[in-house]
Amino acid sequence: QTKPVLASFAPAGGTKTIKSPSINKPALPNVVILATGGTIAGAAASGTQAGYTSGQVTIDAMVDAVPDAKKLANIKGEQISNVGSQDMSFEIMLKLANRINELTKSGTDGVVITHGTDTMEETAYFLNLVVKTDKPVVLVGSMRPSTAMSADGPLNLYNAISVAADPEAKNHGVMLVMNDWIHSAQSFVKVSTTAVQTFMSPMRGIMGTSNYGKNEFYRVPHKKFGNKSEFSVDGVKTLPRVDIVYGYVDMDGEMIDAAVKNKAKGIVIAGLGNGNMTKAALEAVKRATKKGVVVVRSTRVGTGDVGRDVEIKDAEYGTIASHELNPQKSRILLTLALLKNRKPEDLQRLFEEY
Ligand SMILES: NC(=O)C[C@H](N)C(=O)O
Repeated sequence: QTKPVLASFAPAGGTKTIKSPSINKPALPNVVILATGGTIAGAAASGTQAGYTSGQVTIDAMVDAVPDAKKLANIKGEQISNVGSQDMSFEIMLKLANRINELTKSGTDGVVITHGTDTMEETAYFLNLVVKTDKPVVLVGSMRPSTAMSADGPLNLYNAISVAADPEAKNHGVMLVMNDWIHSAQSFVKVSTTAVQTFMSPMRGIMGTSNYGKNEFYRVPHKKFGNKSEFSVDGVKTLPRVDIVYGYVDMDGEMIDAAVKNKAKGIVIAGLGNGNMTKAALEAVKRATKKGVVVVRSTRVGTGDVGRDVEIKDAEYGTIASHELNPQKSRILLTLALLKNRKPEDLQRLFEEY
């Protein structure tokens, strides 16, 4: 295992929870940090090393690196997992959702989740659909490990705590705070493999800014979330299988047939342009929907709305149009939607409302 030499966050200790010295100050809001891992908790052997190991730094050490955060809130930390977010799973997401629902029903005023950036979109959107609170729930990560030159984690964490502690942040659904920007879980996407400015909300714009803990909000999320969401993971232990199949020139239907054979209950196509695909792929889609597998047409294009019946007649193929949701967020919505038996009209409605 690598040993950090240049620690923005102190290296990993063994403790699982932290105590804030200001825990008894009644004037400060109570914020709980749920740590899951990611680069924000990563460490490398040197400050200029691109390769590093995620999940080396505990939540205690991360909070110790931003002592000023204790002036913003009474902070408690819990280690939910310590994985690179490429290994994020529905099991961990369910654990997070249940814990947030518990915490926000009691004395917690806001929740911060430290998370890797690779699958931040999926966890944020999942939580946005299933947490039942109007209190701020804020995801945060970093692009540089704690040992890097100009590590971005500590300030991101400070800003995230400030948003979670901010009464103005209520009723904004699940948020992402990174690089001074406050995004809605509905609209942000990861756009760069390595740049610090990796998250954008290209269709709707950001919801606000957080500048050294001073927050400004410009807008609220445009679709349903939280208390208004019809989704719930109460008592849910497993989720149905939904696969994503990528579209390309000369695509045949074999990957779609394979997904059906592997018992996928749903398939999201990362289609061409406005959710298009080859004739061969469309025939495979028809075979899938005839067997009761739900097929959603999304797009491999970075922005835009996949509309119903634009070039493909959805009723003919039994498909659902994803509208603004990219393939990975479409997969999250479809996975939750398939917890219930639903008619195509109802599934299409969900892609309009969420
Ligand atoms: N910047 C990051 O957090 C990337 C890392 N692979 C993760 O998602 O955990």
